[in-house]
Amino acid sequence: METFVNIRRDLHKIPEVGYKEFKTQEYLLNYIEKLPQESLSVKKWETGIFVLVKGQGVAPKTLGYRTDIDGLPIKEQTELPFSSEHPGFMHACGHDFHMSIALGVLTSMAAKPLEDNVLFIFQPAEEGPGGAERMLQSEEMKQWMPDEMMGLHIAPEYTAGEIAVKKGLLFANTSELKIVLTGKGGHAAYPHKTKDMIVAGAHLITQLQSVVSRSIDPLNSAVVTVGKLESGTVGNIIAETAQLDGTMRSLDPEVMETLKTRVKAICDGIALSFDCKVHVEFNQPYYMVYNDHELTEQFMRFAAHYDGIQCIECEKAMTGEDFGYFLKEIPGFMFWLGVGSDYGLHHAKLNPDENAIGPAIQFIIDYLRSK
Ligand SMILES: CC(=O)N[C@@H](CCC[C@H](N)C(=O)O)C(=O)O
Repeated sequence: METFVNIRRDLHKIPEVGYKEFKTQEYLLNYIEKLPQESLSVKKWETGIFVLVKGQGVAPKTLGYRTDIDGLPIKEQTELPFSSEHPGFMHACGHDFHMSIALGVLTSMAAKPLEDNVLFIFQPAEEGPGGAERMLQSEEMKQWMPDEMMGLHIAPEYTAGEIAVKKGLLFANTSELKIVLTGKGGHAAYPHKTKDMIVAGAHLITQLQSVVSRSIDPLNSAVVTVGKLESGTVGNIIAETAQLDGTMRSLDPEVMETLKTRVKAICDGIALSFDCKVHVEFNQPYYMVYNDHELTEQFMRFAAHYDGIQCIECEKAMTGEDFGYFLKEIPGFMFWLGVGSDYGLHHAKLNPDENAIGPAIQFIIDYLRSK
C-alpha cells in the first residue's frame, strides 16, 4: 500500500483546477496503462478518464466508482516535503487521496476482475465549474451506464479507520453566487462626485447576512457565504467596481429559491440606495447528494462487520458535491472517509492522515468483492 501513499504524494504536488487537470490526467493514464489490460477499456473525456473493467460474469451488472481529480486555488501552507509545486494551488479538498484510493481499487479489479463490470470515473472540475453533469451526458456513460454508484470524500473531523455515512440526504443543494457592482470612481478627496462601490459592497455583504437569519425558517437550514471580495486599487482612489463571489447552500430545493429571491431583492435595494448598477448571477448549481436507502443500508451492514473500520451514522452536511448528479440518475451512495486533520477541508494547512489510504483501498475492494 506504500505505492498508493507515494501516488498520493505525487498527485499532491501537481494540483490543477477544473478542466486544467492536464498533468493529473497524464499521470493517471501512465499508471493505468501499466495495469493488466485484458479486461480494461480506457477512454479520455476532456481532462477526465473513464476506465471500464469488464466483469467475468455472463450477465454482469455495472458498478460505478467515481473519484474527483481537481485541486483548489489555495496557497499551500503545510510545509510538507511533497507540498504543491504549482504556486497558488493545492489539493485542499483531498482529491489526491480520492484518486490514489481509486487507483488502488482499480489495480485490484484489473488484476482480478469481478463477475460484474466496474466503471471507474475520474471526474474533473468538482470544485467548479462541475464535471459530473456533463460526464453523465457523455457517449461513454450512455454506453457503460452503471446500475449502481459509489464515491467517497475525505473527512478531517473523523480519524483514520472511521467512516461516516447516512441514508437519504447527505450533502446540500448549492449555487455559486457572483455579484458585480458598478458605480463611479474618482479622487478620494471628492467622494460626493463618485459612487463608491467599496461602501456599497460593504453594505451589501452586511445585508446579505439577514437572508438566512430573517428569511429562512429556523427549522430549515441554509448558508449564504461571500468567500471573495475584489475592489479598489490604492488608498486614494474611490473604487468604481466591486465583485463579490460566494456560494449558497440549502437542504431543500425550495429554500434555494427563497435564497435567490431574497439575494436578488437586496441587490436591487443596494442599486437604489447607492445609485449604482448591481448585476447578480447564480451559477453552477449542484444537486444534493441523496444516498439510496437500500444500498446505503447494505454498505453500512458490511462496514459494521469489517475489522479495522468503525462505521458512524453521521448528520447531513452543508458541503456540496456534483456527485449528487450521478445519484439523481443512478442509485448509490457517498460516504465520508476519516483522515483526522487539525485543519479542515479548503484550508491551506489541511494535512490528512495517510494511514487512512491503505485500509480504505482494502475495505472498498472487499466491499465490491462481497457484492
Ligand atoms: C466537498 C466540497 O467541499 N465540495 C465543494 C463543492 C463546490 C460547490 C460549488 N462550486 C459552490 O461553491 O457552490 C463545496 O464547496 O462544498
